[in-house]
Formats: sequence, structure tokens, C-alpha cells
Amino acid sequence: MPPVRIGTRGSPLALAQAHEVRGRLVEAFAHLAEPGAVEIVVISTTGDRILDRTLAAAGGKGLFTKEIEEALQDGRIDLAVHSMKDVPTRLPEGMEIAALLPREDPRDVLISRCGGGLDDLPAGAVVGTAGLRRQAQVLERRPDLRVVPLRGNVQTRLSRMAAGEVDATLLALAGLRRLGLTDPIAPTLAVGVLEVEEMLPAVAQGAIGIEIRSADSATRRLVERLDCVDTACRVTAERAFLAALDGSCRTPIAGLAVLEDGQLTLSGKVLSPDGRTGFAIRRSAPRSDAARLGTEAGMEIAARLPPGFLCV
Ligand SMILES: NCc1[nH]cc(CCC(=O)O)c1CC(=O)O
Repeated sequence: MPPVRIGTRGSPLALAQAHEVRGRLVEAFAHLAEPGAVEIVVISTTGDRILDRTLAAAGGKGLFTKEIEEALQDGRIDLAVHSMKDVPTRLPEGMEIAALLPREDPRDVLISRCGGGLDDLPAGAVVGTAGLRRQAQVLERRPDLRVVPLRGNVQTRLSRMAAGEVDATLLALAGLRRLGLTDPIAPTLAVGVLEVEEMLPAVAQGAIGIEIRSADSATRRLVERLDCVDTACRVTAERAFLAALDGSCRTPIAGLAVLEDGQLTLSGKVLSPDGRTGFAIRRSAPRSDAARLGTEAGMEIAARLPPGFLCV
């Protein structure tokens, strides 16, 4: 049998995620435990090469997925592993997300020297983050703080933080966990988990998705076994919310859906980058209505926004 080829970015987090998918495939299908049965193919993306500008300034969505999708299209790989929060809402023709792994904790953490959350930072502290969603919510709660761009992969950001370039930075808890970087990440740094009321996560944060060619039924049969229906339901609602707001523009958008007793509740937020203006929404529906819930919440919030707020 030809090997199953997994395409991924080369960052430590992306590799950890690809290895997790390989591990789950091997667990589900004994024949894939043979040496060489599953290959990991590293693909460099535009997003990996842009380290000096913020992502939004570099042109927004798809920077981490384009080259991987080309490899999938060309048949150089059979499946692509993505952090779903980096995947644009519209996939290329002939591609689909065929499975979502069980979601990690979607919350963000604040890495600082003093510990705790945003309220515990000293007045005027410098927070490093390149993400507009995080910037907007930091400034919404703490207008006295200074937000400066801080890019690079998780380890790079942590070392720049430890070197004293900034007083604090924000990261996804999911990424830290997958890298095994929890608790004492460095002797001088403390990790504070931010509640979603304080920092609403990015749409699909903490979810790993597997993309395949829609026509490739053999790979579909493999990855379907890894699909988590609860994660799929939540991510469907969140991505429908983003799509309804045309998530291709630079406006900070956050969204999180939770499931409780078959009821899906979506919280969404749209903010100005300076955090001074914000619009929030919270809607519930039966889990079978995930896509509609997201779309309707997005349209409802869009109708409340001043003209030009979304895409300027
Ligand atoms: N934009 C980079 C990125 N894409 C996914 C994650 C974290 C893992 C996840 O959300 O699944 C990160 C790093 C971060 O934001 O801290």
C-alpha cells in the first residue's frame, strides 16, 4: 500500500499536531503502524516566512494554508492538518474539512512576570501581540496598556518575552498544551488562563482540522474515524458566524460556541482595533441547527454595526 502522506507546516506546533493525527490514525488502523505507512511532509507557507509584519498587514487569511492546499491539489499529500483558526471560511473548490479532532481548551492565556489576568498587569504595561482580536480586547478592558506587535512562533514569542522585550503576551492555551509548555514555562514567567468573558477566543481556536480532496474517498474513510461530532458542531457554528461577517477583512472578530445538554450557545464579538467600540451577541439553538445559528448571529450583529465598520 502507498504511504498516507500528511501535509503540515514546519513550526513545532504544526508538527506536534501532525504527529497527533498520525498517532490517532495508527491507533484506529493497525496496518498504519507499519514503519513508513504514514509520512509527514513539511510544507513552508507564506505565513511562516513573514515574521516582520503583523499578519493582517501582510494580507490576512489563508497565509498558513495556501501552499499546503496546493500540495493537496497536486497529490503530493493526501491530507492536510490545520489549526482551524488559521483556515479561511471558504475552502478551495474540491477541498473539504473531513474531520475535526476533539477540541483542546479554546481559551487564551496571558504570559507575564506577575501572573494573573489582564486586571493584574501594572498600569501602562507593554503587551506584545500581533493579533488584532487580542489587541482589541486587551485595550477594551485596559485602555491604559500599550500593545506592540510581537510575532513569531510560540517559542520565539516566549523567548522575546523572557528577554524583557514586553511585559506580557497572549497565546492560545491549546498551543502551549500541545507543545507540552504548561505550568512553569520559564522560571520568571507565569501563565494566567483568561476566562472567555475577559478574552473571547478566535473562531475555532483549539480545534485541529483535517482537509482532504473531496474526491478522495479512500482518505476520507481513514480520517472520518478521527472526527469528533461535538467539535464539528461547535466549529460549524463559529465558522458560519465568521463567514456571515465576511471574516476576510481586518476587523477583530471573536466567537465561541459551547454545547450543553444538546443545546448550542454561541457568543460572538466584533470590535474596533482600539477596543473602544464593541458589539456582542449571544444566541442558542438545538445542536442540529449549528450552521443556521452561526449565520443568523453573524447577520444580526452585522445589522447593528455602523456603516464601514467591518471592511474599511
Ligand atoms: N495564529 C497561530 C496559531 N494558530 C493556532 C494557534 C494555537 C493553537 C490553536 O488555536 O489550535 C496559534 C498560536 C497562538 O495563537 O497562540
